[in-house]
Amino acid sequence: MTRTRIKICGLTREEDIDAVVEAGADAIGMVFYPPSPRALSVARAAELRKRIPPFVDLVALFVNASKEEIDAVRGEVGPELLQFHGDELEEDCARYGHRYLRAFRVGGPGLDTAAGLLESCEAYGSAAGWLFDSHSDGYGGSGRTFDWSLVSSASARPVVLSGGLHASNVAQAIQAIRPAAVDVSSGVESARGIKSAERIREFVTEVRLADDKLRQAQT
Ligand SMILES: O=C(O)c1ccccc1N[C@@H]1O[C@H](COP(=O)(O)O)[C@@H](O)[C@H]1O
Repeated sequence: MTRTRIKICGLTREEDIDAVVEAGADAIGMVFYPPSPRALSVARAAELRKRIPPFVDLVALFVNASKEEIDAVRGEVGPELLQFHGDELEEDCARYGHRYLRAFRVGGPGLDTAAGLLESCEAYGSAAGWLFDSHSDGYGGSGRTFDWSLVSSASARPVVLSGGLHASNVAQAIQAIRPAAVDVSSGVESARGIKSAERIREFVTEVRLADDKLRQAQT
């Protein structure tokens, strides 16, 4: 098995980027959804981007954003991946020719059974990965988990597990789903939009320990 990749999402400060890089996570998420307490302007994101070293990916998260907004982020911030977390159709996601993650809000309409979820996922065959978050009143970043049994790791696209993960449940989630990657925001914060270096370190440590356990079980 390869190791579980880690994305830490919703960064707003230089020191939080440093903490993520120091902890050894693989990707940093920036939110371009104005109602979110973690939302960034394009100019601020471009400033923060300079702090991210090579080989740590930047993921730009959108919720029903316009082509102009997405093009501005692509041009001025330069993310490696786009993340579509709203009601975007496959053609809305694929039109940029840019690698992207498609988020599914599990438990929402049509996404509350394994069969319904699979059918929705299959409409996004062009995605680099399928990301599973919990359904909530907002579009995401709620800190809530969902019924993991609805997700299968034997998916046609790499599975990114998110929604209410934190240091105390991520090992169990990895054991249950064996996702390609995990994604966390609320679970490593001390306040909305403010990350905790200690919680980030604990989260990354728990992912590494879970991977070690799976590896040992295979030998
Ligand atoms: O982080 C946000 O504010 C956000 C806003 C709108 C859509 C998605 C958002 N974040 C994503 O939500 C999931 C789960 O986050 P959490 O760990 O439960 O807080 C994650 O993929 C974030 O990228």
